[in-house]
Amino acid sequence: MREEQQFVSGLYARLDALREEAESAVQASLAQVGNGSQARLERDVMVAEQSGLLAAFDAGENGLCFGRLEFRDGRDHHIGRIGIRASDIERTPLVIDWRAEVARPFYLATGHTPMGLRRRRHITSEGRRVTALHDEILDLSDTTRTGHEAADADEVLLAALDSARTGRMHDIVQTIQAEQDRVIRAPHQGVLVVEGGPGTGKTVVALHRAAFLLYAHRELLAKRAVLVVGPNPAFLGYIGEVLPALGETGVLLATLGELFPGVTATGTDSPAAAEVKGRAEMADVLARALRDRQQLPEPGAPMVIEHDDGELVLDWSIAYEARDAARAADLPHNLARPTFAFHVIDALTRQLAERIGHDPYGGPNFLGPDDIAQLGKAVAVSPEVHAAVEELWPTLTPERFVTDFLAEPTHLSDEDAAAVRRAPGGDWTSADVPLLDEAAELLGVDDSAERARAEAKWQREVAYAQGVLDVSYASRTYEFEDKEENDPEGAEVLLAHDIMDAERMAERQEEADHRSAAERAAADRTWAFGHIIVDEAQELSAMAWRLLMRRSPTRSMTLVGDPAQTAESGGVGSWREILAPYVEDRWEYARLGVNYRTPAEIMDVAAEVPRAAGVAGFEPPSSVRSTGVRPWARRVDDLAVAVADAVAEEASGVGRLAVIAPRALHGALAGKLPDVSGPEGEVDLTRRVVLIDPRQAKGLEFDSVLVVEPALYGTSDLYVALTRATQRLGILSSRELPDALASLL
Ligand SMILES: Nc1ncnc2c1ncn2[C@@H]1O[C@H](COP(=O)(O)OP(=O)(O)OP(=O)(O)O)[C@@H](O)[C@H]1O
Repeated sequence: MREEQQFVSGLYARLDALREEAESAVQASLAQVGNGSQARLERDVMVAEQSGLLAAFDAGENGLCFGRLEFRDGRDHHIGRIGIRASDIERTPLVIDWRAEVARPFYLATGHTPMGLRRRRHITSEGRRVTALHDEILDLSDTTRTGHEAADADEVLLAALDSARTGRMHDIVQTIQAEQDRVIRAPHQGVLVVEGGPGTGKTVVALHRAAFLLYAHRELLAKRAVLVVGPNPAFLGYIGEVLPALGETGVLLATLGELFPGVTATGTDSPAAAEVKGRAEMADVLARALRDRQQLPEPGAPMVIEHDDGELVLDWSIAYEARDAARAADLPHNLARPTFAFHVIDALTRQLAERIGHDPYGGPNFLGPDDIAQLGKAVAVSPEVHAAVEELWPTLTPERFVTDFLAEPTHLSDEDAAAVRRAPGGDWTSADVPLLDEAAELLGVDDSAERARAEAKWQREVAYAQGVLDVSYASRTYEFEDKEENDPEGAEVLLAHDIMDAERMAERQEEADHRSAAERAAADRTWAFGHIIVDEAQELSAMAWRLLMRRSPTRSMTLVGDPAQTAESGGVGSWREILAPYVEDRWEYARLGVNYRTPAEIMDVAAEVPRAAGVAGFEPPSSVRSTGVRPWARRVDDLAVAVADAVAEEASGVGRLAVIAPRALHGALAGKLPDVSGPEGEVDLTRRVVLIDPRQAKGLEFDSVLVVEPALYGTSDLYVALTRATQRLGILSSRELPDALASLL
């Protein structure tokens, strides 16, 4: 213990020194007043480099070093949250990043396959103080004993699973299990589907995979960012601290409703509306609705346009030909509009020229090409002509178009149209966001001038950044050990050039724009992410998948979900169905089978629900632990009073409690519960007691859970609600209990 404490203290001293170095480097460079370009270059290099380091140093503050590997061949490595090197000339690695290949036996080695290990040690600490060691001997011929040999190999894991919850998800670097490690480090670059029952670690594993990918492909992903899509804002808040705790900040967390910049989805759809809006054929419906917006005057009822040089008659055939030409260009609606306008203007100009230059005696037209050009210019700038073009081929924004469509839904059956119909001015919903995105694709944005300007600016930035890199070449190093092919131990020092190319540097340099790639991605609908992780992927509709696939042209994605927990009526049935249109059958599948959250006593009860409902292919995960505490159920008359009593009883214990109840009951329940977070405003998961509905409970967990009036839930909602507890589960009902739960009474 003393030896490890000494080592860990030395490590923190080094961390402090590195942090101080980075901070004073930033301070010193910011204070530089030199205005020569050389000084500016150096300052910018310094600030850009050091800010990434500082985020990682902060991450290292808690549980910096949590493991040690002693190999049979004498190698001996400490494993940590980040890699750190000594200040000596060789820059000896002191602690190895958990993501480095050399750290892998920490997660995978077993007595059966020791991977060269003699001994594996888990180091537990509080702050900077080492509090416990657990050793496992993997080489049976090794007779040395330290006195820290663990009786149970899973002691550290079980302690982590048993600990009281804080309302925030924590990282699991110290206790990643072998089946999870294989998912986290899966070499597959394309679509990886991870399926597993409740509590199997799908979410936490996906987040660690993001951290791993950011490590393994740092250059690409720092530039293109990683997107994590989760089901609701409370869930994103719940998982939001995991990646920063791993030193990674280049990640955008968003719900689907947040993926159309400029639109905030605050409304909710009826299940029927969400289902219709999510169907794949909506893409076609919108395309047809848009064609309807490309109109013609009625035959025989032309538009008559007042013009200085005489009346212009825009009739059916002029518009028809112009529309044909514009559609033939095969461009999005707004980008095809100039073609339509050009053809209309051209035809009206010819009409005018024929009238003005007409020779009553049948000779050739009096007007020469210059006169006609003159006439054409006047027609082209006429506000009346523009108004007519706008009427026939309107410039549309996605918001305008979708609002109009929802006000008067076309190309849908009467029943479907009635489900989605909404008066203009209503709130946007999450199911509208994929429609808006589809509309944006169909409409296109005429941003050619904007793009040309941006490109010119970009070229200047890249040239500048190249200069910065030339100055910094070989003069600065990253302190981390990092993965390097020619160094299996990951002991190569990384040069500025290796981690930052001119383009990425330029991205960082955009003076007015100090945002990270993730921040810029959030504001850009057409951003192509380096990798996308989708949690609760089973909930997404076909239209939502279209949106996500547009954000991932490389199809580098990790999708996690559990079909048995599908709640949304728009959710797509099978992975094959979801993925076939985009990657055919080129995707990998992994399954997690152990439940780390819910004790066996609770899981046994919860599994009865899908089983009784005959959910096809249902296979419950097996719980890794049992607590000896059986779930209970009570039939009560006054629900609100019974809930308040049960909360008072439960809340005296440690940890956090959730009351999961149908929304309609929230008003009545909240009146009797003191200081509960939920019914109004944001759900604050760090409160002792939280009142939520089954949908909000998705993906979350609590020490203790009270499920209220389960008879009112659908199968998957009830299954989700029953699998949220890490310790205790109680059920309160004023009605007959669903059959699957009746035995609890
Ligand atoms: N290897 C591990 N070590 C420690 N804790 C773990 C491990 N794996 C999972 N857990 C814990 O188990 C709990 C469940 O994990 P997570 O929420 O990722 O599961 P899930 O599969 O997404 O569940 P659900 O589908 O029910 O939302 C979390 O508290 C997580 O930290």
